[in-house]
Amino acid sequence: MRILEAKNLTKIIAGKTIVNNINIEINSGRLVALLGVNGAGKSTTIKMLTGINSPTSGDVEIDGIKPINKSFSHKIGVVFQNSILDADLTVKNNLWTRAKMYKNIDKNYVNSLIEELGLQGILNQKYKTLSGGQRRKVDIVRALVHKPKVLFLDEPSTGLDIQTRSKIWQFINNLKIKYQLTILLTTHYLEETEQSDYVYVISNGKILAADNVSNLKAKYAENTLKVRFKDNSKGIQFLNENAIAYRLVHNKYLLSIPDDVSAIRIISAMQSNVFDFEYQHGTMNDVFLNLTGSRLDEND
Ligand SMILES: Nc1ncnc2c1ncn2[C@@H]1O[C@H](COP(=O)(O)OP(=O)(O)OP(=O)(O)O)[C@@H](O)[C@H]1O
Repeated sequence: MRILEAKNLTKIIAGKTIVNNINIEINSGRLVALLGVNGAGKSTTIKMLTGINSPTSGDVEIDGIKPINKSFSHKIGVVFQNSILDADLTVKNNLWTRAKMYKNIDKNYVNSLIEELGLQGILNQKYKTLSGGQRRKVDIVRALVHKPKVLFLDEPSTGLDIQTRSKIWQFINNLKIKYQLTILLTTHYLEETEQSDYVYVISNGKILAADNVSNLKAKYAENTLKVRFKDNSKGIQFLNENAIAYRLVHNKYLLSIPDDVSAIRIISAMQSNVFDFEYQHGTMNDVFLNLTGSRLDEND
């Protein structure tokens, strides 16, 4: 079931087109990543999808409701890049102050979120005394107290160390599964997109591609087989006879291979002449490089 639909969203600020006619469609229960470098337009897109800023043109609907509708805010939870919690309040007070803003809060559900994210031990600690990872978890619980249908996370793991990042990611995945939550997050981390159900690649305010990770890799990244031959002339003869394209990189023959089965077939056929080989699947970095002309891992 379609839970989020954004049509022809454009944002122009001071004559500059920040987001350029993008379309986003998300089915219920999916974890979707908006992938792009800093300045690509991710935050601006999230602000339009959550009704914080209105688009210059285009439409947003979540669960059939538009941002101008009063009940729209009940449908969404948002975690911003910079937390909006009160630094001097305890975790408990921050969470329950937020919860009291809504009618019919399910206290058991809020308590189970607190438990699932392991916040029991820090409930009486002031928000400003928490570590980066703990803060992010509290931000996430705060965004979920009213049982929204869609959770928006703007760069949820930026600035966290790699272990904390992977823990936050684990919580996000658990939330998705346990509450059938739909999650849209922005990121410039490749490992996060690898775990998403669907990825929108954004650059200069435009969506350049949208698909699941395996389809993106199949379309925009090549699997490579690097081979060193015992006898180069024999090797080249084999490649030419079998119409296998190659290029020579640092004494290795680099072949572009459609899939694992073809790699095994080629290596088996050339066996006696293979000195050594290395097979590599295409990565999301290759996808990004192919689509945008720049590498994502250079952006950190
Ligand atoms: N209010 C504004 N006025 C002028 N320019 C803006 C405004 N908001 C955003 N921009 C510009 O629009 C571009 C996209 O910004 P945006 O914050 O959406 O990117 P982003 O992909 O979220 O990157 P980051 O993760 O660094 O925030 C940037 O070049 C930014 O400087």
